[in-house]
Amino acid sequence: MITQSQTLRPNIGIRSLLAVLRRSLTLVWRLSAPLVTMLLVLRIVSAFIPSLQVLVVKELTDVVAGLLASNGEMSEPVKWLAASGGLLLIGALLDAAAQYMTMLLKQKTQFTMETMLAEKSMSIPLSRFEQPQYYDQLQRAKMNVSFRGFQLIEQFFAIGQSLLTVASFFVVLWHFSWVLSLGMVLVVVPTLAVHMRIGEWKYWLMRVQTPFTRRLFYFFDLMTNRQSAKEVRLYRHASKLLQYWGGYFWRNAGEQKKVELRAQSLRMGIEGLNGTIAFLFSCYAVWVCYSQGLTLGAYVAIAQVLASTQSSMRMIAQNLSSIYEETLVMNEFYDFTDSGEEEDGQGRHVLNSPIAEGITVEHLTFAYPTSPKPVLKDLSFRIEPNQTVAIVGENGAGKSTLVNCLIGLYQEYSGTIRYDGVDLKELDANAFRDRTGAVFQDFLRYQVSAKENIGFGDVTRMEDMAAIEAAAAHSGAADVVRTLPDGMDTLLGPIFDGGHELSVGQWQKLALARSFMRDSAIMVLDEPTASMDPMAEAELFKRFAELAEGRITLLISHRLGSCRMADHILVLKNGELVEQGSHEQLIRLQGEYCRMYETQSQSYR
Ligand SMILES: Nc1ncnc2c1ncn2[C@@H]1O[C@H](COP(=O)(O)OP(=O)(O)OP(=O)(O)O)[C@@H](O)[C@H]1O
Repeated sequence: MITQSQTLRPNIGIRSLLAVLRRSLTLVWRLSAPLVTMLLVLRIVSAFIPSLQVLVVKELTDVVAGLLASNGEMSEPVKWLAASGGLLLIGALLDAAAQYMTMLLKQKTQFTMETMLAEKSMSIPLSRFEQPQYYDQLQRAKMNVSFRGFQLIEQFFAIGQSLLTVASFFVVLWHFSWVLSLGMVLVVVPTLAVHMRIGEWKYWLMRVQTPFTRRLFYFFDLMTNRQSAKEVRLYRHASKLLQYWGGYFWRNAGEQKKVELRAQSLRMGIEGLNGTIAFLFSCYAVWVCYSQGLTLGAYVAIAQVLASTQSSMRMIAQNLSSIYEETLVMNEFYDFTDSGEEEDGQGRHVLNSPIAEGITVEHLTFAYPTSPKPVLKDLSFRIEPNQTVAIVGENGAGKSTLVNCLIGLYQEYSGTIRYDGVDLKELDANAFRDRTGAVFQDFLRYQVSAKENIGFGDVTRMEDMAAIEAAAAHSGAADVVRTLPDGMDTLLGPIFDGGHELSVGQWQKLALARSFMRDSAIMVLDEPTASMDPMAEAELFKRFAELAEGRITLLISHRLGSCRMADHILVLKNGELVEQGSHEQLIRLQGEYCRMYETQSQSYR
C-alpha cells in the first residue's frame, strides 16, 4: 500500500527525462515532418487570435460607449462586431484543421508504437514469458500505447500555443501596466509545482498498481471469456470469481481515493492562492485605469486579458505536468522496447538439413527464471540422424522443457547441445527455425481460414495450394477440410461471424498439417495423439513414420504403446535421465520404463 509520500517519487533524473522527451519528439517528427510542420503553423497562427480578440473587444467597447453617449452611427460597432465574428470563425477553422491533423499524427504514432511493442514481444526470449515482471512491464507499455499514445506531442503543441498566447497577452498588458503583466506570468510557478507533484503521484499509482491491475483484468477475463464459460457454469464459482475481482478492484480504488484526496487538497490550496492573487490583480487593474484615466474599453480589455492569462497559465501548468507524467510513462515504454533482450540468433552456422551426424547433448541443466531449482538435471545423450526419439516420463518430469531446450526456444541452459558438432547457440536461429516443425501441447487454433491455418507453417508458401493440400493430406487434415462448407476457405473457430468450430482432434490435425508445411530437419510432436481416437492415432503414426524418413523426430507421449515404434526412448524422472534405449532394451532392463509400461498395459487389459 502507498503510505509515504516519498514512495511516490519517481527515481529518474531530469536529464534522462529530457532525453526521453527529445526521443519522443524525434520519433513523431520522423513519422511525418510535413504534418508536424503544418500543425506547428496552425498552432502558431491560432495562438494570436485571443489577443487580437482582446484588441477588437477594446475598440468595440469604446465605440459602443461612444455610440451610447452621443447617439452616433451604428456602422462602427457593426464593423468591430464583424471583425470579432470573423476572428471567431477563423479560430474555429484553424482548430478543426489542427484537430484533424493531430488525429492523423496520432494514428501514425500509435501504429508505430504498437508495432515496436509487438516486434519486441515477438523477439524476446521465450523464458521471459515465465516472469511476472515481464507482464507488468508489458502491461504498462501497452497501457501507454493504447490509452496515452500521442498525448505527449499533443500537449507539447498545446503548451506552445498557450505560451504564444500568453506572450501576446503579456505585450498587450505591458502596454497598460508592467506590474500586472509580470505578476500574471510569475504566478504560474506554484501552480506548475503543484501539478507536477500530482503528475508524479498518478504515475507512481499506475506503477505500483500494475500487478494488481493485471489480476483485475485476469479475473474479469476469466468471467467473460469463452474458454472459462463452461467451468464457470458447471462449478458455479462465479460469485467467488466476482469476489476476487471485486477485491482487487476496491484495493486499487482505495489507493486511488487516497491519492486523489491528496491531489484535490493540493489543487484546492493552489486554486485558493490563485483566486486571491486574481482578486488583488483585479483591484489593482481598476486602480490603474482610474489613476491613468483609461477608457472603459481599456478596462474591459485588461479584465479579459487577466482572466484569459490566468486560464492560459493554468493550462500551461497542467500540460507541463502532464508532459512530465507522460515522459515518465514513455520512459517505461522505451525501457521495454530497448530492453536489449533479443534472442540470441546471430550464429554464423546454418543447420545441416538433413542432419548428418546427429544431436549431442552434454550435461544439460535448466532452471526456469522463477525458481532456482533445476527442472532438467545434467542430461547427456545422443540422437542419431533420422532417428525417431520418444521422450517419456510422468507429469512434470521435464519432457516439454527438454524439447524446448533442444529446439532453442529456451536458451538459458548450461551444458551443450550440438547439432552435427556445432553448438546450438552458434547456429543461425532463423535458419534453424525454418528447419523445425512442431505441434506443441498447447498448439494454436487460429481463427482464420483452414488454408491460412495450414499456410502459417510457411508464410512464403501461403498461396501455394499444392503444398497446402499435400500437408493436409499427410496430416489427415484433408478429411477435416472435406467436411467444411467452403473447404480450405472456411473460416474456422467460433469467435468471428460465420466461423466454423472444430473438435480438438480436428484442430490438432490442422496443427499437424501446419508443421508439415516446412521441410524440417527436426520434427517435434508434443503428445500428438492425446486428442485422437485409436484409429486416427494408428494412421498418424504410420504416416508419421513415412514422413520421418530423412529427419529427426522428437515425440512426447504418455501412451507408451505409441513409443514402441520409436528408435530410441529417453526416460525422464524428476528432471533426470534415468534410462535410455530401445523399447526392447528398456523392457529387458526391468526399470522405470518397464514399470510404467506394465502399469499402462494392465489398464488396457
Ligand atoms: N513456466 C514455468 N515456470 C516454472 N516452472 C515450470 C514452468 N513450466 C514447467 N515448469 C516446471 O518444470 C517441470 C517440468 O515441466 P514440463 O512441462 O517440462 O514437464 P512434462 O514432463 O512435459 O509434463 P507433462 O507430462 O505434464 O506435460 C515441472 O515441475 C513444472 O512445474
